[in-house]
Amino acid sequence: MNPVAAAVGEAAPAKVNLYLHVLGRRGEDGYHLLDSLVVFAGATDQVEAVPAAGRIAPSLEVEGPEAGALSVEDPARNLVLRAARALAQEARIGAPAAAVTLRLTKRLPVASGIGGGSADAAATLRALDRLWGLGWPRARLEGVARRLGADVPACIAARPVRMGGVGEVLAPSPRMPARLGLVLANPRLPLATPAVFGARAGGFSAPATLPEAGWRDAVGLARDLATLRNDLEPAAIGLCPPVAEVLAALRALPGCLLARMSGSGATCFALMADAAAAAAAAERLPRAWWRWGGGLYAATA
Ligand SMILES: C[C@](O)(CO)[C@H](O)COP(=O)(O)OP(=O)(O)OC[C@H]1O[C@@H](n2ccc(N)nc2=O)[C@H](O)[C@@H]1O
Ligand SMILES: Nc1ncnc2c1ncn2[C@@H]1O[C@H](COP(=O)(O)OP(=O)(O)OP(=O)(O)O)[C@@H](O)[C@H]1O
Repeated sequence: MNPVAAAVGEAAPAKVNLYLHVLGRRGEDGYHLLDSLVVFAGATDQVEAVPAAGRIAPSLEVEGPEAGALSVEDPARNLVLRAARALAQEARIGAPAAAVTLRLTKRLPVASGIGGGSADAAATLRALDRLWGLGWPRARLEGVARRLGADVPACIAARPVRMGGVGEVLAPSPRMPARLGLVLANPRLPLATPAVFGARAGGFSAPATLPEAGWRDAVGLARDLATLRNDLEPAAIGLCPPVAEVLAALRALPGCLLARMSGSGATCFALMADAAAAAAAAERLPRAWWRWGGGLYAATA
């Protein structure tokens, strides 16, 4: 595969955990063993990689409505730069090719349970794989992704996936309904993932049993999901009580089939019959919240 001379852009869609069961803990580091069905929403960040002559290392520019939340942090810790450095090292890319400007348009709320940082890291790996002409198979990119965070491997394909292990074991998802709407809502309060895992009380869950053939419509999917849980929801509500208000508001939306928290929160989602119903419903939520309505992300490759 030949390197691309011009800029390369990749969308970084929000991850939604339709259910999240905590099965146990891994001995070596205490990470939690999970079973989760993950889908990606049409709500996205965007990463653009542009060759930057005259420099020697990747650099980062952040813009967009949610950029402010990242401005307080050291840019070197940003998952976009960490992903670029990890791939350059693994692929033995040095100057001048490694000198790229990475432009991140941040639209997804930070530390909100929809894996924005993980999606940005995965989008960066995909963009640089193309820009540098690597043409790596997905499994090889997932190997680099694993070192960046538990959610990053699932974000490489950005397609519905069943997540196991501590996040790195990926199995095909049963078929999703052709029409499905998602409303996402966040009370604009960040929740740190380690704090939520730390506050979790109670025992462990069993893995879910899912229909192999998948679901024909959103109603059938919601019916099956209603028998499952997000095991982190009680701990997140304890740390951030407004999560319960967000869930109540989603459940009160006309057409809501199921409402639940995603990941470690505080973002919650509602399932709707289709994208148009979800987009209309999101408008009814409080303006002070971050809110979005639409369908699943459609990966192109
Ligand atoms: C809860 C989920 O959002 C479900 O999709 C993810 O598993 C979290 O993924 P993530 O944010 O990429 O997580 P990481 O950045 O790897 O880990 C943050 C922290 O969360 C805790 N953590 C994370 C994943 C996992 N399977 N078990 C854990 O206990 C650990 O304390 C870890 O230090
Ligand atoms: N590009 C980035 N976007 C968001 N957060 C980033 C980024 N780079 C580094 N971070 C750090 O990662 C932390 C988690 O961010 P993120 O938005 O991915 O959380 P999350 O949505 O709770 O993730 P998850 O659902 O995977 O637990 C932030 O608090 C921030 O310190």
